[in-house]
Amino acid sequence: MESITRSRLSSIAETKRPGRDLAAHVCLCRLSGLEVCHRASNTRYYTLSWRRSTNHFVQIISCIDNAPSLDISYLERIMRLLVRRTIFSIDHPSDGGEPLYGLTHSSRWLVNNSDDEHTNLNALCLTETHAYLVGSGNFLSQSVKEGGMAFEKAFGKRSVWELASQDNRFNKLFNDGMAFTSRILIREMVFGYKYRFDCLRSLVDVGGGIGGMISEIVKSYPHIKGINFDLPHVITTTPVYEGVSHIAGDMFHQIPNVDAVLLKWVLHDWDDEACVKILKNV
Ligand SMILES: C[S@@+](CC[C@H](N)C(=O)[O-])C[C@H]1O[C@@H](n2cnc3c(N)ncnc32)[C@H](O)[C@@H]1O
Repeated sequence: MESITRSRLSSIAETKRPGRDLAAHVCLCRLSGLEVCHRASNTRYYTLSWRRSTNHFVQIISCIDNAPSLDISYLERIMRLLVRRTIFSIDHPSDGGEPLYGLTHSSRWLVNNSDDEHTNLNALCLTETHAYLVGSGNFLSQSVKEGGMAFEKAFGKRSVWELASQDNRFNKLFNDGMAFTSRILIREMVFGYKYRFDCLRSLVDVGGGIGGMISEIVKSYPHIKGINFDLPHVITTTPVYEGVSHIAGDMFHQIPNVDAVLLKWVLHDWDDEACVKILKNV
């Protein structure tokens, strides 16, 4: 993946914006069960079937579960949509062979970066459209008519964090989605916010997930003692990062006492009353 400049950051934001591109990204990810993305880093072209099998091609069909029973005409229709939405480019060989599909600016963000496989947007796309995140929409009218939270009606739990604590697969997808995206953004922020980090000796990332963000800050500013603070089910899955300690806890009860507190993509999840409670603990 190319190095990231400011203008590319706005393209990232563009890619993340819900809408037609996101829908098509998700289509690609779900279609391939992520395998296309995983296998694609060094590949220039994709084909639908097995006819042109060489190292330079990824056969999309071979990445899909139950491929033998798959109706390729439906796959072609999906690819037509993805080409139209500029998720793939298409090249029709002059020998009349089957079309070759290539990655575009948008789909490259879904592919593992060979330099750093933990910077891409595919886990985020799958998270944002996971049934747990969109499912409560079907219960909005019931919620208005009867009162009560649509989320609770849909899943019998009060928050997505409760669901994550009981579903390891979703927990990993969600945490990866946050961390891989944060890592892309924080590299720019570390650069732009330079002199502010210089004067800190310790910093806690509250609701920091698996620590993707604080680890990048500490990497650039090794004099900072970094703490990644999150719920127990998240902290049990965290990788080891040099200079970062992981602490499990509940921000509504207590937050570690350090020079500065980072809250990124956290307060938007809560109403005003809850935010006041969190900020009182800072
Ligand atoms: C939207 S994610 C943001 C993750 C991370 N800050 C980032 O930007 O990549 C919100 C995070 O808040 C954490 N969280 C939710 N409730 C919490 C609580 N009561 N105490 C600590 N962390 C909590 C979640 O587990 C999750 O990791």
